[in-house]
Amino acid sequence: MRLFTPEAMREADGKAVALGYPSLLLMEWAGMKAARVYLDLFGKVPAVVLAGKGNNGGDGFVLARHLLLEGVRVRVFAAEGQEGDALLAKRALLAHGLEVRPLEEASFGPGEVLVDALFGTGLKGPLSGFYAGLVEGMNASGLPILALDLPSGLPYAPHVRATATVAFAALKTPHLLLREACGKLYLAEIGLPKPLLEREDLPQVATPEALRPLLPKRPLTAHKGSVGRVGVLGGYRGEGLRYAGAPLLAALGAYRMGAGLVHLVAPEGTPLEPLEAVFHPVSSPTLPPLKVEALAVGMGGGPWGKAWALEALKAGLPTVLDADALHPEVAEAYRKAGLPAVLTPHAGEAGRLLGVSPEEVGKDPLGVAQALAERFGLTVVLKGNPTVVAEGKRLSLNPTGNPALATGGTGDVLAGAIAALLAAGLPPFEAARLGVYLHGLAGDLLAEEKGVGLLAREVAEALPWARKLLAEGRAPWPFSRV
Ligand SMILES: NC(=O)C1=CN([C@@H]2O[C@H](COP(=O)(O)OP(=O)(O)OC[C@H]3O[C@@H](n4cnc5c(N)ncnc54)[C@H](OP(=O)(O)O)[C@@H]3O)[C@@H](O)[C@H]2O)[C@@H](O)CC1
Ligand SMILES: Nc1ncnc2c1ncn2[C@@H]1O[C@H](COP(=O)(O)OP(=O)(O)O)[C@@H](O)[C@H]1O
Ligand SMILES: [K+]
Repeated sequence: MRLFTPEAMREADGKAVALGYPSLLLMEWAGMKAARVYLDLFGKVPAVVLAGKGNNGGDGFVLARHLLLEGVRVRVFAAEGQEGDALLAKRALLAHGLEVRPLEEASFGPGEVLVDALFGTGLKGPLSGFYAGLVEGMNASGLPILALDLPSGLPYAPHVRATATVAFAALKTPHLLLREACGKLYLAEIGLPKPLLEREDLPQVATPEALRPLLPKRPLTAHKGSVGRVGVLGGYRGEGLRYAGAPLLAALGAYRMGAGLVHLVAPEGTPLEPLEAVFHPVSSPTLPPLKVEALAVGMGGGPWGKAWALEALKAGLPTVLDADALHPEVAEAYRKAGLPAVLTPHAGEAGRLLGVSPEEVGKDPLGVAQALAERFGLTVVLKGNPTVVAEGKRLSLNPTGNPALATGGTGDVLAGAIAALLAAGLPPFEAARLGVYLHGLAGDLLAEEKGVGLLAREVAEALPWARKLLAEGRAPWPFSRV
């Protein structure tokens, strides 16, 4: 599945029309599907539809007509000046005898639901004046808001903070990058011819359907030496063992993702955990001979981080570089060596690699992930919400994961999990996408059961559960399709 920009969406729309597909049909389906979502969420609670003068407003008129037909009390306030399909949709609504009042007279109160049909993909620049005030009033009302296509005002401020959003035809960039404003996300199929949605040049959204075939097979004759062995190199023996747990969590992540054997190379004195690992205590960051197919390096490495990574380079194996191994010199050395490496920075580490602030990274995660991938010629996992995976020109956004994962050590678990998939033979981009997806899904399954307060080790322990659901075709979609 591809992630559309508003421009790409308009192009698809235009191509459908050029093929002879009536655009009014798209609008009719959009409004009708949104009305269905409204009825599912709010039943017969009275609706106040706020419609702009463009096609987003047109969708609002269609929704109003369908709600009316279902016996819902509807009040409609609309901007002046509709043309084309939006005007036809307004006339169809008026034919049902409903009054459409000027937007300036908009009023709403307790016991009503707001439908935001003000602006969609046609918004140019931030809202100001009357519209900024209207959007702020809608948010301040505390009433539930159903946004059509996009919460109005996105990607700028102010914008509507929706209870739920129905995206039409495809997900657009703000749906994933500014997800908080969207509330519960629905994706409505509106009849756009399928080939128009297949755009290889756009970023991918990682879906269960696309990831399931990547799951490494486990034949009956499998043994612990045949399904992928991982070496974990991390920790630091300086002023005590401050992050001694980090490499242990990576080892746990690797085992829980299905590694056959995990070798743990860590400073002397590191606790012997998990019991299942093969231990190699060292007095300095060195690489003992290991029979493994992939490495995870840098977790808890502190000042040893760089040395760990440069030692690991000697093995010539697919490698996950995490945490304290993430330095420009290290990434450059891996690029030169032509090794398949996966960098797993969070915003702070990505900023360090590129020489920009974490705030800059947060403003453009897609651009930063791509810039890192191009600069170092490696695979990049830029962690956050959403996590972005980049390699060359390829970009993939991960839809799983939630704020309950914002707790120490979950990134270490992820590094080990990706290394296990590399060791099982997946190429770096695929290992990264699948690892990130399952790690996020594990967090989602746990958050649904327990809420906030997860431990990183529990996320590791939920990886087999996530993997099983995906393998059986039962992984839930992170948003509903209508
Ligand atoms: N994709 C699809 O397949 C389908 C898409 N559909 C729907 O169409 C929607 C896109 O419709 P759209 O192109 O008419 O634009 P829309 O979002 O209604 O807004 C345009 C209006 O906003 C105005 N305006 C702009 N910026 C402004 C600002 N800062 N402050 C104030 N005003 C501003 C602008 O005014 P202008 O600049 O032209 O004077 C214009 O009047 C899309 O999101 C989806 O809901 C469906 O119907 C089915 C098929
Ligand atoms: N708000 C959030 N939404 C989704 N995922 C999150 C969120 N916060 C953190 N995560 C995930 O949790 C992990 C945290 O990694 P990281 O910051 O490296 O932690 P640590 O260094 O403690 O292991 C990443 O996989 C990240 O994507
Ligand atoms: K809208």
